[in-house]
Amino acid sequence: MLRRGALALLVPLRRRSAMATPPDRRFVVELASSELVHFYLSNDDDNNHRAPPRCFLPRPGRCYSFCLPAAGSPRERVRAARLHRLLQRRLSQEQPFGAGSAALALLSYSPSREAALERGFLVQDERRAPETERSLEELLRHLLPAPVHLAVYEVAEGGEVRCALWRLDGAAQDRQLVRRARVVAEEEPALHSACAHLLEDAVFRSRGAARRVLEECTSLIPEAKAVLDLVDQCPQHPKKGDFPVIVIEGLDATGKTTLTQAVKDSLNAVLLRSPPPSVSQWRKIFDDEPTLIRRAFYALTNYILASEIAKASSKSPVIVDRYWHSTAAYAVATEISGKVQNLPPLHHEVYHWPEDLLKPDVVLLLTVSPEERIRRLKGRGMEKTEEETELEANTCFRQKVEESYRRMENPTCQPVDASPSREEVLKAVLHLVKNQCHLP
Ligand SMILES: Nc1ncnc2c1ncn2[C@@H]1O[C@H](COP(=O)(O)OP(=O)(O)O)[C@@H](O)[C@H]1O
Ligand SMILES: Nc1ccn([C@H]2C[C@H](O)[C@@H](COP(=O)(O)OP(=O)(O)O)O2)c(=O)n1
Repeated sequence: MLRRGALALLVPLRRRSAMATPPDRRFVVELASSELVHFYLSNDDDNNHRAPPRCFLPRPGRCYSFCLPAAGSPRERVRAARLHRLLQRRLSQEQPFGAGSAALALLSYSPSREAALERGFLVQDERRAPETERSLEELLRHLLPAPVHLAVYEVAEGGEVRCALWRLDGAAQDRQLVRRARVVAEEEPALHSACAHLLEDAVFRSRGAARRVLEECTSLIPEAKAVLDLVDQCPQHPKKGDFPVIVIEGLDATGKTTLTQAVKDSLNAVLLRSPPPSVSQWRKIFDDEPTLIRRAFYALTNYILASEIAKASSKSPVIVDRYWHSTAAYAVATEISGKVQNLPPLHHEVYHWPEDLLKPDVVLLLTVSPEERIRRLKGRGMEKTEEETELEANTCFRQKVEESYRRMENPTCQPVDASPSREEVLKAVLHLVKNQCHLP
């Protein structure tokens, strides 16, 4: 594995084995079941008795892993994120490695946080086919800057997992064995390894932070310039008017569109939605981009919406379909792999409202049971049959979005049971709004 990670392992390791301290780089891979497997590479002379990780290796197959170089500046991060997405597509959609192969997300991190987080992939090859290794090498030599480190894993006799780390240099066929190691299980860190990087990569807590990312995209995505132009026309600190601003949040199909329309009619309010129509034409383009760029886009659309909220709330109540909490909750839920337990803890900064964004008066979170939500999705024409694993992954994702919403602070998202009839949900919401806001 893994470029800088591998070097970090290698050089200090020779010294370390004498001192018997563990190597610093750790790896975590997300299995199709959403479970995370943590492991590291241990030298044979490291006198530890750790077991191999719960197996990510298909037997009698082989696995391969590699990481992209860590990125620092916004420019490097934009380029690395696009390269990662390109690799992801080549590895999963185009299926260059045929049946029996799968590409899983891999993170390489340092428990002491001394080294940067690196993102990569672990390719499982059930068939142990020589062409898998050849195609993978070719792909990496073609797309990644040399030298690339490729780790090859196999189960040895006695159930040990062994890894050979290869260094691929620029020229085709040129590869050198860097080291052989035992692969051993690592305990799960208290905090998911991606948590420390959420504020740089996914949850932008100021207009400037999101802006810097889109600025680096203008030569790659012309629409980024158009979004920036719109943001720049908005005042830096728009002021809310005297009328209440009510935001409705919730997962897809919880009834936001239905409810916001009804509240609008009942309160004679202005209905706004996020992203606003002025940018929604570009949504498809940004949805197709990697997290870093996609989340920066959504973050900025909230600032455009804020200036519309400011204007409208000086004349009438405003009801808003999704706002900042959606941006943050979806970003956290997509970045934190595995189960809901892996989310950043309560009061983590990702759950705080950005200081420079206009705050609403009330935020309500519509919740329905998973069964009712599926019923509503089907009513809207969702496919009836889904792969079991997809459903499971969806369940995890849904739980993470909803739990992130529930952890939001200042303003919090107040849950509202949206399972009853449309009329009853509207009545409950109007009751809450009337209790909490001054309605002229
Ligand atoms: N309280 C409710 N009871 C039953 N069905 C509802 C209720 N609210 C919404 N629906 C239906 O559920 C589906 C999803 O609602 P929608 O308002 O489009 O959700 P969202 O905007 O959150 O995606 C629609 O078919 C809608 O008619
Ligand atoms: N303010 C917003 C609004 C939406 N998003 C993102 C979050 C999700 O990826 C999608 C959800 O949008 P979707 O079209 O499913 O919304 P609806 O439930 O149909 O109203 O948009 C966001 O990040 N920030």
